[in-house]
Amino acid sequence: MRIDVVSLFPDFIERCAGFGVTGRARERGLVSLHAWNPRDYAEGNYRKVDDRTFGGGPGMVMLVEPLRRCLAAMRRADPQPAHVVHLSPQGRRLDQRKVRELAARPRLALLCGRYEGVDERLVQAEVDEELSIGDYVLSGGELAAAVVVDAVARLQDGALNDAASAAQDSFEDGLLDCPHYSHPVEHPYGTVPEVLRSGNHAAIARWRRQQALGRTWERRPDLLAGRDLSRQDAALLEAYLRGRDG
Ligand SMILES: Nc1nonc1C(=O)NC1CCNCC1
Repeated sequence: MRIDVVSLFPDFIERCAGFGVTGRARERGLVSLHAWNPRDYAEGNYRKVDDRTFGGGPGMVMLVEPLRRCLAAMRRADPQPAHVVHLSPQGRRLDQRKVRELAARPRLALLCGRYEGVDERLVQAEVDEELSIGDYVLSGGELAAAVVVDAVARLQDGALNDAASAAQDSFEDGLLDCPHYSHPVEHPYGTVPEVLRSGNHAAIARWRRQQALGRTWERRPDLLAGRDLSRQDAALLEAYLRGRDG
């Protein structure tokens, strides 16, 4: 998978994507990352990439022409068409379903805005979709792009040492993850649940599913809204809630 990132701070993503699973995915050739700086395509001595917004008001807007030239150079660099994503609070909220969809694409181009944002004409002419990582305002789209790079890189075949791990991640089946424990069994903070030490894999799977259902019900009921639980899941959740409420 190729990922191009258009950003006024190209080394930002380069650094963020150099650690852990994402760094390993790049070392293994599963993901290639290419940064493009619109300032390299701006004119004049000051290589101007932003200007005041028409209609008045605070803040600056990223100019359409340096971005157009930058995206044209990015497209010329590889014959594989790029799916262009603009990271913006005006975008659809990123979720694991969307991450899986993006991870299946051969090439992504992530457009990172700064200032008040990008000239709308560039968005309309060049952007395939806008995505938001949450309802808050960042200083730039780079952190959002780094989130996308991390989330899609770890889904590339071979990125995780244990391929099954991605399948058990939070949200992989629309639920929150179950709790996890390791050594020591006994600790002043508590004891590892006995079922996890039982060696009974069916019981362990049942317990983990029940914990995922219960935690989702308690913390993110929106993920269960409108979802038809199987008879088994409904029974597990009911038992979880009974046990919680005594
Ligand atoms: N939330 C966000 N999810 O994606 N991008 C987000 C964001 O806040 N972008 C900034 C918005 C203000 N202009 C600079 C970029």
